[in-house]
Amino acid sequence: MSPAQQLLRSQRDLLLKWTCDHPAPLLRWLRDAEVLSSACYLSLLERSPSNAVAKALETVCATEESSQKFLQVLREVQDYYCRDLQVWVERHCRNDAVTKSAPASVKVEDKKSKSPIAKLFKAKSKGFTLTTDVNAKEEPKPCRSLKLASIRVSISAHKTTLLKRTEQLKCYSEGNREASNSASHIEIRYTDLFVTEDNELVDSSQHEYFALAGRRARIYVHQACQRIRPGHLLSPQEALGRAPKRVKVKGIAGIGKSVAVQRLVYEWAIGKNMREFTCVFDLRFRELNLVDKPLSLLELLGQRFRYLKEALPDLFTTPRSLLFILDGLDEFKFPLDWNSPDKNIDVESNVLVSELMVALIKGSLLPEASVIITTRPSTEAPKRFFQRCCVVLGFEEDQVKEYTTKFYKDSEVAQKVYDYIVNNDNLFVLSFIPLYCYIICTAMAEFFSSQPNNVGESKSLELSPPRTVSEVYFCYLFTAVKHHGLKGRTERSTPRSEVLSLAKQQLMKLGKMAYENLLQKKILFDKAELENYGVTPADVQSTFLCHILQPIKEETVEMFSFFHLTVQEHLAALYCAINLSSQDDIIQALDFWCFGVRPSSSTAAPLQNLHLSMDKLESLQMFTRFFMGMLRARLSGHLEGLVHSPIKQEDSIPNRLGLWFQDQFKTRELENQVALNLLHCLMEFHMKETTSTAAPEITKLNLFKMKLSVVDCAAIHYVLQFSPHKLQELNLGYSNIGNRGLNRLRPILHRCESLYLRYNCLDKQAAILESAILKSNECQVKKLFMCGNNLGPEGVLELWNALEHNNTVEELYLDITGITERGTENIVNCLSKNTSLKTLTIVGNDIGATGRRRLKELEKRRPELRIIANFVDDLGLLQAYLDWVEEIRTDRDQMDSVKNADALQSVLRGLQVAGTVEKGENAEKAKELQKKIEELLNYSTEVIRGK
Ligand SMILES: Nc1ncnc2c1ncn2[C@@H]1O[C@H](COP(=O)(O)OP(=O)(O)OP(=O)(O)O)[C@@H](O)[C@H]1O
Repeated sequence: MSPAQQLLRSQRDLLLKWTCDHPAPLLRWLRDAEVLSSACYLSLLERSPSNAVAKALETVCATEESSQKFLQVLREVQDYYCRDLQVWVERHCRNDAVTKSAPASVKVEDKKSKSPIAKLFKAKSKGFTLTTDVNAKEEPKPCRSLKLASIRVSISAHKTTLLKRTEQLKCYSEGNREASNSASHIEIRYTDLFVTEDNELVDSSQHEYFALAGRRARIYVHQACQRIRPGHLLSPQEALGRAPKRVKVKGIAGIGKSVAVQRLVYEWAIGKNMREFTCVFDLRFRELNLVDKPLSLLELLGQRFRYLKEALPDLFTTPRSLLFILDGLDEFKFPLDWNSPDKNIDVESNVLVSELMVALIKGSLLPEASVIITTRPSTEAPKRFFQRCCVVLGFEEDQVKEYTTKFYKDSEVAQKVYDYIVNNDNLFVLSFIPLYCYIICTAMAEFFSSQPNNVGESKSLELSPPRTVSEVYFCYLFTAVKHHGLKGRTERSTPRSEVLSLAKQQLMKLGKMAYENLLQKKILFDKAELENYGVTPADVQSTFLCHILQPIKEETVEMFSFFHLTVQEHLAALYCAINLSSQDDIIQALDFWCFGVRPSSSTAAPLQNLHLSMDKLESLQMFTRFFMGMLRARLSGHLEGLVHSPIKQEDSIPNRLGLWFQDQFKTRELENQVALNLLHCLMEFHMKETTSTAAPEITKLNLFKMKLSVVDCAAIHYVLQFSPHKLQELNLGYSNIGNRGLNRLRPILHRCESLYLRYNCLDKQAAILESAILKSNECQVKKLFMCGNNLGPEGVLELWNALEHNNTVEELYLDITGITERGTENIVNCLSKNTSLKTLTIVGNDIGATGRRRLKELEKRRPELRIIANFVDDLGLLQAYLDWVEEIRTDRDQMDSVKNADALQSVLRGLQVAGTVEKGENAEKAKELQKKIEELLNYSTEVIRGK
């Protein structure tokens, strides 16, 4: 046997003993050195530590080459392990580079790096010589200065601690069957997130979930390429040419901010990323809440990272090699004063922790150090202090697939669950939020199994796989209660009502707390508050509460929050669905939650002592959807075990609610967001009687600029399919619904008299779909607005074709739709046969001289058809475009949609083509328009560059 192999085999037990406590760095470096394959590495992470090392050793010992590499890797990672191992490495695998350039790397000054500390932590040389003298007795020479060696030891301890803290993703409720097999190691479960620059100027006050959906819809196309990997948060920026020192990462609850920074810390601690930093300090604002006395940064870090205490003063001699990661600014309880003048503080100044944080973030303290903070959109740190602002937008479709594959060990189950998610709009849209993805996968584990007795098992749950958002949550809750909460008290075959009745008391207490505090927008609770509601804090660890309540407890803070805001909203809804037991109560409650009308006569618990201001109504929208879903569950008997008695006149509830919804559409001037929410409520309720009473009242639906997701489109479709007559107007301008959204709406589009689909990221496929609608005998469309969508020549050819046979459309707007000369090929032929069309606008398209000739020909054949092909043709149109440019200037949302369609450039080109008209009012207006567009384009480039 060859020497390295021999050595490893003979020393196997010792190596095992030294590394099995924490094999992560060894295994990861072995994989990166290609000693272990990726698949083998991931499978080792799921084994017990000693088993993993034993298996790794067995694998590497197979050849001399891999044994050699193993020793090389051991040298690289020795600092993570005990002194004995380091001595062993020193004896058996000598580093060529080190032995030749004695005595040690630290003593050789690096020209670039002025800091010996920074240099100390640079990667070690790869070359090494194997010393086969197993019995060699000499101690390694003390080759480092004592001080630096002690820093090195401290940093190694720090890295090991960080690794242990960050290597698992938090799991709240892994089932004890399929899901419990799912791995939660960060390297296995971590899935790439969509992170991009945050160019948003204003923050939305919407429910964060809605704002996210809108945001995603808006930037989907044109920013897809501007992905930032979390590992590159600190990479140099193009515009600045250097690495940003202050970085903000923003995102809604559950979108993955903490996991992203957890991954960063993990990668640094394992020595694979951000190696330019000697030390990374990760602090959570929720821990900092504990610090109630003034203290210095040195003290703070010394308390938090005790093993670094001695090393801190030396580390601070090179601040630029330090990185602070500050997670969860939104959880910080102390007020932050961003505007007070900078105080002259240094790392030893005793100040309030809030002042310390502000100074660190602003850069008045340690300007050379790097700082990354994460926060929810609701808590803002002013952008001016950051050189890079990012927003986390969750997963994309591919990542959802990847996540399910990673979540379930069984690839068949993963595929089934993924297919189910993709085919269900509600789940599909939710799954972009990693936390939801986790909830969905946990809930779905109950329904999809590769076991042959799958059907029987689903039956035993007495639930069918969830379809609506409320159902997903209910499943999640039920899974938590049944499998994790009532340990040993239920069998798999225990009827659902029995399971629920066992958990009833707890659920109602929690529900009350969730609801009453939701009205106050309160999401954090201390021990006393929990006790007030009869919830025992100690139970949070041991019962199913651990899947619902999350102790926000680091070291000694004792605060709790619901696992996610939506879990609070869902439990609140469940509580209300159970405690409202008359039709009147339900109606009064809806009036209150949706429109702020105070209940007059109810004695129901959820309608007592209400404190809610009108500006909080919007934050109840998700909750009202959940309520309707839970009410449905109650009426269908799914909440048996939780309810005492049926609602009075239960049978007529769907009708009564139908009348209530009808009334809202009929008598109120509904804001777009409120109207959309009512549609969602109807969908969650999913009762035919109700929707078919309400839907006929909807004659116009204006969701202009709402940024609709596919699930919003599904809700619009769900409701409008119950309306028997035509819809006067469906305005989805600037809603970015995309082809997928349009497809969901397809069955109702032919009934829309005025159909506004401007700026919706539509393309040729949408034109084909729309053509089919225009061709259908049932078509009632009179006005069709498709401006700003990239239909392209092929798409438009389809539309001309359809118009040949259509006799309903009177106005067609195709400005800026990417029509070229080719797109006019059949226009004369098709439109001269059409009899209904009166107005056609196609400005902002590059149709060439031939295209223009064809239009002239068409005008001759159809004199009654007004064609507007040039801006200068029509003063009204020019003015409309001037107003449009003005509006874009003030509305960032529109700017994004316009960028998607490259609209401003198209208009500019159109104006240049039309530039032949030199004089007159039209020419003047055209020039003004051109100038304003150029200004706008320049301005937007500057904003992106962050000027
Ligand atoms: N990149 C990811 N890969 C796999 N799972 C993830 C990822 N990001 C998040 N998750 C899952 O979603 C959960 C919530 O994520 P995380 O705690 O990072 O959200 P957050 O944005 O920090 O939310 P909050 O503002 O509420 O703290 C995690 O516990 C994890 O299960």
